[in-house]
Amino acid sequence: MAATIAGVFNPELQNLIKESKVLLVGAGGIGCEVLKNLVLTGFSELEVIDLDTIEVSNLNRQFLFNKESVGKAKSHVAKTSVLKFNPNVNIMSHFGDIMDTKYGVAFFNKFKLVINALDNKKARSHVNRMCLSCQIPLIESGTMGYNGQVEFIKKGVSMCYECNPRSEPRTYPMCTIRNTPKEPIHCIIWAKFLFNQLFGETDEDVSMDEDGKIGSEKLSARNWAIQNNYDPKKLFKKVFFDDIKVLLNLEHLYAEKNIKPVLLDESLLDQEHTKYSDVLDSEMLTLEQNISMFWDCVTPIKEKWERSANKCLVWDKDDDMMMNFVVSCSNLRSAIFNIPFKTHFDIKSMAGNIIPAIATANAMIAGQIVIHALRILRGKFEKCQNVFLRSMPNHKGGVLVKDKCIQPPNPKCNVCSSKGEIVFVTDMHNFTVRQLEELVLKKKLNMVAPDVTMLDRVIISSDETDGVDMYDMTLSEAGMTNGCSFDAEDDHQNFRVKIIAYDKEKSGEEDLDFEILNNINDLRTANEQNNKTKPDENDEDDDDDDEDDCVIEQAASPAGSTVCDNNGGAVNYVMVDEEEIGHDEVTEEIGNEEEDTEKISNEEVDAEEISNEEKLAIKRKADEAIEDINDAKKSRVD
Ligand SMILES: Nc1ncnc2c1ncn2[C@@H]1O[C@H](COP(=O)(O)OP(=O)(O)OP(=O)(O)O)[C@@H](O)[C@H]1O
Ligand SMILES: [Zn+2]
Repeated sequence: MAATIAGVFNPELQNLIKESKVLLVGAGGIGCEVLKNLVLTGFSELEVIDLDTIEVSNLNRQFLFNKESVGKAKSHVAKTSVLKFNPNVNIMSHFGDIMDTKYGVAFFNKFKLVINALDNKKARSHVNRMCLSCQIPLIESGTMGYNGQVEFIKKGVSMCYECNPRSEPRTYPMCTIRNTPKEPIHCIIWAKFLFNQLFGETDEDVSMDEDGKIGSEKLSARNWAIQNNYDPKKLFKKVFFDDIKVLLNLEHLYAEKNIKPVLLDESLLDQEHTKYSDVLDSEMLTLEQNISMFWDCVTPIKEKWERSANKCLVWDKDDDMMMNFVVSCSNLRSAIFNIPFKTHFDIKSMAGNIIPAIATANAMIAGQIVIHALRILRGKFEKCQNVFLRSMPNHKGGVLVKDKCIQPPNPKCNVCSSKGEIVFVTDMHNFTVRQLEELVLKKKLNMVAPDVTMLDRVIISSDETDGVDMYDMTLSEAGMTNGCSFDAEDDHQNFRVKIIAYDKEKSGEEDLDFEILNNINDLRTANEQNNKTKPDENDEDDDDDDEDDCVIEQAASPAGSTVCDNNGGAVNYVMVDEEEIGHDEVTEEIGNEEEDTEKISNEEVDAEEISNEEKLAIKRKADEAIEDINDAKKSRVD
């Protein structure tokens, strides 16, 4: 362990590494790498928490787990694996949800540092609030394909996780993809998964056996297809009839859900070939046309697969047959689960946005996390600038860039500034107290157990024994009037905010419509601007404001959907759209010469001096660096 070897770190840091208690939240892709790095660095007082168990699809990049670990708690197995590197480390593993009230202030206060290796905004926001409340430094991280970032968060020193609005990430749990799809995207992800099972790198079959377990002795889908010579009609029967019958036997899956597969009509197994070549990509195929498309594409893909090196195809949206496979399979699955079909055009754009999760990106981000951790232990907060991992090398050939300086807290932030006041605009005669709790306080403001009081009157209570039940009332029935203010707080998160509510007429079809603003002037300004803009003066800037463009879709990986990445690493699918760009600070590339692993033992090294004659060149480089960071931030992961 590095910290036990004299001379690697100075003695003071050596001790800090050994003695500082660190909490790692999440033992998935990044978390496993971080835990391994922490232990190898010499950290000896660790706690790790994860709420999940290990899936087969995690094994390609979560190297602390193996086949025998499937079904076991991630945190416990991660602990057992790293103890093999160093049995003298004190690790406590928790199999639980970090948002659970048992992990309150007393729990967080034990730690010198918290590291987030999570995959969802809600848990990230929650840990952000806990760390702000306990004044504990937090390292926040994320990856998306080849991109990623590490952010340093400390109350009063840096931006917090919620200083800038983040787009809503959507996650797709594995069981949804496998058993209970509700949206076309679930079926599209599943179709890509099926492609990989049949033709991709994986020979792992993770579909369920009759007991609803991952079958190890069962014939894999790949082997089944080989034995049946990839006969399109037999494959069609197996995937869209026989497998669905197996699913239907698993009553418990559908007992409480308003969703159940319905078997297609058996007569479709023998239908005549239905012509689809004249259907435009923007037009919808019929069920029969989708079936014919499936039958037609399997054999050409199989022939390509046979010719391929190592018998491994990588799905490519620009390959017509591969695209037809995903179009037909996703629509056929949609038919079974009563989900609307999508056109070839739509499916291409959705499937093309599913990008792989890459082990090497996780490893690089985990390395940066530990370097930040060392800086934090030394109190060198000013050196913990946000770091971005780019998908393309920049002009210097580097893929890691960092902000020039720490981003200061946003004084308007509801979470970390003292302001703590927001404006909430809705149709108070229709919006209910339940919607206030679910959509505004929990979903939008990320509270876990909110309480609402207005003039000492309790409207919402997190304590059921209080007997407050106004959920079905509209806000106006609950006594709220235009311009009234009320307090919303979450004791557990030590987070409170004053909400000033304004009434507005129902604006459209959508009766759940509401807005959250920093102050009422924002609404006035927006309204004035809207009024000024004539419809036909719709300039490009207006289009850029469309929030939907900024949504990041992060998919739970379709089980076992492995393909090869360029680095030879195994990857899983994640879906990404464009992300909004944050601030525009000049950034620096992180090169070996700039990294401070050496500086850590040699203590301070001043920033580079810039000579006069270099100024012009530096300005040019700064411009290039701005471009770099803007590129990197475009792919920032929430
Ligand atoms: N509220 C939470 N409390 C504790 N752990 C959480 C919480 N929310 C998410 N996690 C954990 O954070 C980890 C994030 O890791 P990662 O992004 O690699 O996801 P994954 O589920 O392992 O992989 P994938 O989603 O790609 O299959 C997961 O192991 C997940 O269980
Ligand atoms: Zn903030």
